[in-house]
Amino acid sequence: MPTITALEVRDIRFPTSQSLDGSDAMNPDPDYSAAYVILKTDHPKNLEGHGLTFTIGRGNEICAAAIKAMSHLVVGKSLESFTANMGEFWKMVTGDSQLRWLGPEKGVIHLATGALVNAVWDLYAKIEGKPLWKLIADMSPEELLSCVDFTYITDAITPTEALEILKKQESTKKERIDALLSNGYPAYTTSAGWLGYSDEKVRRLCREAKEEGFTHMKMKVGSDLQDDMRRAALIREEIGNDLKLMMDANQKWDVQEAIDNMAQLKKFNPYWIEEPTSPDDILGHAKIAKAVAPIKVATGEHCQNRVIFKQFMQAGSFEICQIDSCRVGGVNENLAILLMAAKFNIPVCPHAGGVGLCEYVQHLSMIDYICISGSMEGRVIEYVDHLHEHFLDPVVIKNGAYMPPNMPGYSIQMKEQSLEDHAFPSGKVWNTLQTSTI
Ligand SMILES: C[C@H](O)[C@@H](O)[C@@H](O)[C@H](O)C(=O)O
Ligand SMILES: [Mg+2]
Repeated sequence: MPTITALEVRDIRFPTSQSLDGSDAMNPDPDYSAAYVILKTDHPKNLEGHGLTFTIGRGNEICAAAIKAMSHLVVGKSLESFTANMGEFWKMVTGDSQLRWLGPEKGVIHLATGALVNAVWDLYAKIEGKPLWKLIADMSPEELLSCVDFTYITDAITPTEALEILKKQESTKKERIDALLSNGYPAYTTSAGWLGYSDEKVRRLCREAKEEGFTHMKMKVGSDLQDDMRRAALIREEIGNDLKLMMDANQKWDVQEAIDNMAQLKKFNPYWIEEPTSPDDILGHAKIAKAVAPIKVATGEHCQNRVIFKQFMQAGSFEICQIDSCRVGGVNENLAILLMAAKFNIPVCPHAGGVGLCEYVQHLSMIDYICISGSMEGRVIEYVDHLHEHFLDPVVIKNGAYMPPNMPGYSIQMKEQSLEDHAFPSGKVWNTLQTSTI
């Protein structure tokens, strides 16, 4: 196995605020961005590990600097010293005696951890010649268990309980891999529902999504209640009553406001309300969940680590767990969250509204299905139809389902030309934009 010889960081930004792709009530003008890391190696084929963490523009340079500050944790070390015990590797990365003060395990430093940890997994999967989902699916229950750091979660799940969950799925893994290869993993689309889109565009995208076979769709709420009601009515007009409609408030409301607004919006039969309030308000979410039932509460894209996820589960604060591939510390921490969700019997529907997030999270849901929960019931992966053309191994959606990737790695490597053109602020795309606005 190779040694990591250098770590390169790029600040990559896409001017999506121009078309309002990705816009919501809290984030009206996102520029989908990536703090992007490349791990160079001495491998004879020059194999590299790629990883990114997602931001929405300004501040991406801070994430990039945080990744750079972690260089000493991986540069000069052999990949084998990590893969021998991935749980220990993760503990080492999050446990740096000085960097830890910046978190611990939250905020910018944890976003950086997500990028770095995922880059190591990407390299590992490339060396093994497998897509990440298959690398992990091929692990024995004991091997998978050893990737997880159980620090702070043993009051919710012990390693022995986790091993039992994994062993229960072991003998039937092959059946589920075959099912995935034939039918894929169901997706829902958010692309039709961005807040900044015109009514005509929303109507057209709703029709297209229905034709493409999607059975679930998500719209943004949380701006102005009357406007939310108007848009919900027009979306229902287009998609009918059979399709499931999810709503996402992106943290806009106070607790009582969320309860009151959902009492109005319930006439459009929403399947879930996502991020109704602050992502840190575990008890507030529990109160909302009780009040809005049977509408489900979903959250997770801004949950900072496994400890917060644990408390959401313990307090009955959500019915849908939305893991994010790089908000928490990458693959290892997501395995911990998936195991807890399986124990608490909570379906995981990953967050993917960003650049590269669809490419990433498909692997995590597939691992969940094959090795952990063993079920797709009540589970859908988010899909947004933006920026896939920049990736070497872009997602493939067929009949509203993600088809399992087959290229070695974590599907997150961007094309060299895309990295060059979208480098901020010197890349061609940003130069052209600046010239055109002067
Ligand atoms: C700013 C972003 O596009 C968010 O709106 C997006 O991640 C969203 O919350 C989602 O659930 O996809
Ligand atoms: Mg959301």
